[in-house]
Amino acid sequence: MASVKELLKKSLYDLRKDDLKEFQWHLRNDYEFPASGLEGADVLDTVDKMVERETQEEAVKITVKILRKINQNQLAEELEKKHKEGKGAVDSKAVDVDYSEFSNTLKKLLKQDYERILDGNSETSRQRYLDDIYTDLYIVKNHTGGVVNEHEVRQIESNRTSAEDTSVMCNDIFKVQRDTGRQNRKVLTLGIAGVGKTVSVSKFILDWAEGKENQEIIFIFPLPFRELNLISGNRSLMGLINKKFFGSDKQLSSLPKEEGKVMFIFDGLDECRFSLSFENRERFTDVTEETTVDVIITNLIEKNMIPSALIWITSRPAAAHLIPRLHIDQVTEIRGFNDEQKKVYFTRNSDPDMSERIISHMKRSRSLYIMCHIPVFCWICLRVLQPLMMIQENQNKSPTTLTGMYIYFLLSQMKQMTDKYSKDLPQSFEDVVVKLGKLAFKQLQKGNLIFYEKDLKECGLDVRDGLVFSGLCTQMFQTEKPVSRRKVFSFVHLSVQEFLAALYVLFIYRNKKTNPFCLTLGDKLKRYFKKNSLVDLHKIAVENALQSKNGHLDLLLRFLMGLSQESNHNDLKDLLPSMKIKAEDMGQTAEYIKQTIKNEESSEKSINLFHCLNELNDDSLITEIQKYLNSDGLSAQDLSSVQWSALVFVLLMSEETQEMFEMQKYRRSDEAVILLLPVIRNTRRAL
Ligand SMILES: Nc1ncnc2c1ncn2[C@@H]1O[C@H](COP(=O)(O)OP(=O)(O)OP(=O)(O)O)[C@@H](O)[C@H]1O
Repeated sequence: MASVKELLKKSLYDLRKDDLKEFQWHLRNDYEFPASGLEGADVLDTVDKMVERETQEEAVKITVKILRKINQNQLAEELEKKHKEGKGAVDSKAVDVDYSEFSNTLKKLLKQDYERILDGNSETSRQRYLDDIYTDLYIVKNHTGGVVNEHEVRQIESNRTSAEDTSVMCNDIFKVQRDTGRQNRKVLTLGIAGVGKTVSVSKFILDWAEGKENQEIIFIFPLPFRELNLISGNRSLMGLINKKFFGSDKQLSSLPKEEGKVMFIFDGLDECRFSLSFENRERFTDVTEETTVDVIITNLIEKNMIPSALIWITSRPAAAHLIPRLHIDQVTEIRGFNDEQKKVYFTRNSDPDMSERIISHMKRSRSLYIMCHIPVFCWICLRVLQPLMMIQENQNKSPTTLTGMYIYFLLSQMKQMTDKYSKDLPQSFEDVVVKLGKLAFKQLQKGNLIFYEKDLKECGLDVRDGLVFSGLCTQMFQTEKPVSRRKVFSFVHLSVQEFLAALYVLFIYRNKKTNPFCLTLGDKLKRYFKKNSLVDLHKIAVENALQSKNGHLDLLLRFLMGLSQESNHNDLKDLLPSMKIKAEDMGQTAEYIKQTIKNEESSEKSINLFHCLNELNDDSLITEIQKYLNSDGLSAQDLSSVQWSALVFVLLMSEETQEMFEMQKYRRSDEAVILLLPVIRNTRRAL
């Protein structure tokens, strides 16, 4: 095999005299080679100078680049090819490299990093051992893998267990699959906010690091998008790996080439703040050459770089489209806890008696029980219900609506914070909550779920307040060895962002009698001259929510209705003092919603509007349809469109229907099947 010097010599000998001169000119001007060293230099001198000053690898790269610049493309290609062949020969000799020392170092580091997690994503919550809290999740192989253009909570309500799902255990995702006999190489795991993607990835890593599972993998490199976002400038893949996992003492110089020995885990694609472009991009294969992070990630996913590697990407559904399906072998979906797993979760995190009481309380309000599919919501319920239920007389005070649950959560955070920081608080809790509400609302409108320091500042929040009030808004990224020191923030769960956003909308209305939804100049002028009533505010909020394609304002709307209820204001006196709510206003809003349901074609949107009526304590439509159901004389031909929507809502909220749905009871027509689709999707057995 020819040495690098030989290869360079051969390439430069093929240049004409003028070309050699131009080559040297580029060395001086583009790469700052001293002019004195190159004066009168022939081919051999030039090669010597280059190898003296640069590493062999660099000398080849520079030569290739200059040859291209002076239009000697063929020579450049030959040199690149021969150099790669040479490197390949060296690498293949290195197949037997002993990686065990590096692998053990990595396992030790990852065990330390992953054995404990911040339960509930919050800095005020305790660091807990992952193995103590971990409860199995229901994960299914999802063959559609399509873009889910729907609000996340709505998805969980209409997307539960169905007979055709094939479930898979988290640790088995990369093993040979029983149903296909094939091993997955590139997996995309989808799941709504707080459903347990990061926890699943952490469990996989911990079990590997502790030698329990997937031991045929030599290296697992977790590279969350949250951290990748913070890297500016160019890096090589090996540089990145060494900096993050091995430090400067001993550097890993190559990676195993055999199939499935190296794994990269990219958690949180939805948080990716750089663009990933998979089309018309040059192949990039060199793990030692520096480039931008997006080029490294796309080339790993496209298998141009380390084609034998296993790749695991996790994402909230709305960002799934960022990776073309042709690059993914298997899409899986974390559906959260099934009913059995909910029980296990509450028992593990409280005691059997408390768990029993919490579950029976939740079951009384179907919508809350459904939300418990989401582990982070279970965590919120535990924070709220456990202290309340410890005291007998409080039992009846426990919240039964979604809004009520979040109000208690907010109050429990307020109590914790004032107990902890009573003297040092730079401003009142109420002030900070309103500023957090502004941040929540502004970012929700833009569809942003993670924010930077500048976003906080724009809403008048000092970063230190963010930390103080981290029970609501948390600094998410603070690893021991940050690649960069830029801080990233998010709310503990998307629903907390939506709740605070709704609170902010009401706060603005109370203070200025305007609504913050208006954005255009015309709207602003109108709102300057016209003071809105509460009913106007509700109408605008309903309109905005209905216009959203992915339902990103649905939960905000539900909370807004709940927060507008006078009964909830006792608990919010400090935040919304002297807010007068008239019963007739609320009645008008309920009527407006009922009218809107009549004209609404989308069943998902109607279902959300029924949830809003529920928050307003208006169950007239539901009672009406229940009378029909009980009378046994349900002839579906007679149902109006509103009644159909009410029927779908009632069936969705029913525990029996979740187990089995007797469709023939209603109507055997194509139209009925379409109308009942959300119910059919939601049941284990449709007859
Ligand atoms: N399997 C589990 N067992 C016990 N608790 C869990 C589990 N999964 C999640 N949780 C709880 O829910 C919280 C949020 O989970 P996680 O961070 O994994 O969600 P995520 O799907 O990554 O959400 P996001 O999209 O918002 O990043 C955890 O901090 C933990 O309290």
